[in-house]
Amino acid sequence: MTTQPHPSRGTSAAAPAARPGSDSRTFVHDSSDVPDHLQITGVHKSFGGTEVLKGVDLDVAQGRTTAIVGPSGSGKTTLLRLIAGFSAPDSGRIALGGAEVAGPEKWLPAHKRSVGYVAQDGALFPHLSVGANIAFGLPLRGKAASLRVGELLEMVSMDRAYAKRRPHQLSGGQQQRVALARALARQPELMLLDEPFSALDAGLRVATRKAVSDTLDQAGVTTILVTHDQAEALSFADQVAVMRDGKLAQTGSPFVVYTRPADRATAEFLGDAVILEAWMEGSLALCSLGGIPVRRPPVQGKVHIMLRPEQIRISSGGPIRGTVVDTDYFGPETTVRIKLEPILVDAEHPRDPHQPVGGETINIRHWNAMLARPGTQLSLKVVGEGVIFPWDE
Ligand SMILES: Nc1ncnc2c1ncn2[C@@H]1O[C@H](COP(=O)(O)OP(=O)(O)OP(=O)(O)O)[C@@H](O)[C@H]1O
Repeated sequence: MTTQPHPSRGTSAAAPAARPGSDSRTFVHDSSDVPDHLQITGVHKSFGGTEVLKGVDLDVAQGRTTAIVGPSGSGKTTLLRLIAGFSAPDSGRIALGGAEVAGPEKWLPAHKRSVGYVAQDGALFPHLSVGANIAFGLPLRGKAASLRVGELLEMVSMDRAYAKRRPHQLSGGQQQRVALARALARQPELMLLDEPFSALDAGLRVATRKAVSDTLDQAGVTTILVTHDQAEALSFADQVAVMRDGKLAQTGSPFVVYTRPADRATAEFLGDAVILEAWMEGSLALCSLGGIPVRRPPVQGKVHIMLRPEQIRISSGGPIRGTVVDTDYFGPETTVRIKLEPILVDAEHPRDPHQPVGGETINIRHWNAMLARPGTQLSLKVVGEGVIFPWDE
């Protein structure tokens, strides 16, 4: 069994059709018309009696990008290594392009799968030039190899002249791009990226991510990115799979997992969330922010409602009142902490004793720090729908 991660030596494969326009990454995306490239069914994996993967199911469509995101230790890298073929699942199945590569009676090691792997640190060979790193494992030699190396460098937005340098003469972002070029050299059908941007500083990280994303887009390679950075997952992928405690808590488009998280932990992991006590009646949730519409509420009565901070706007004449407690200034935006007024009691309709009283303090964001000095009375309005979670979740 292969134990060290290294790029696949799989045979060349015809590049799949280019993926649709990049706006598909931002908005709700329907992959039902695209065949699955990777299918993972009921995968379990334990180390020394500790179950790390507890039954993972995941389908990845041909030519699309999936981000597996989750807290440290949730099992993301373990899953990626099973897909790569660096280790075998205890049970369950993994199929690539419809052919089983891991199952009860079958297991193909990494070098027999058409899979590229880019590790966190790029893992370039330090004693080889950039060109030799990229050409490593290429079936080409001499001029043909250097031409191909040049093409691959250009593919990752680097000048051909970099081929002569050693890895230590490159920036972290350039090293990651070379690692990607090396992985792309074998024309893998599936590219696995294990936190490849995490060692880069903020500016370089965004630029490198964009370059890598564009390169993979153009090559039409099915891609899986492992990250613990939820913003990276939401911006990079067509599909986000949220891993928690060895299971996928939710899988969907970035828009769906962010705006309609399946549970409270997923909501809080994927971004800032305003979570309030609420009383669900029909399709309206009554809370300190008024009556918030909820689509297809699964329960009635006492619940928690979740809104994203950007859904709550400061608006003169808005129906909700609150008082600024304090603020945190971040430059382009300010976090404003606001104490809401308690829920108004309708004198004619006595309230249910379980109904919440409201009056919580929430955090919202605003661009104008001057507007929100402590003690200022504000009017607020809510846009869009809320998501509810059972009271005891
Ligand atoms: N080879 C191994 N032997 C024993 N335990 C392991 C092995 N590989 C992973 N684990 C354990 O499995 C759990 C999940 O690890 P994994 O690296 O998959 O998590 P992760 O979600 O990728 O975390 P991180 O974001 O910190 O990289 C951890 O508790 C880890 O210690």
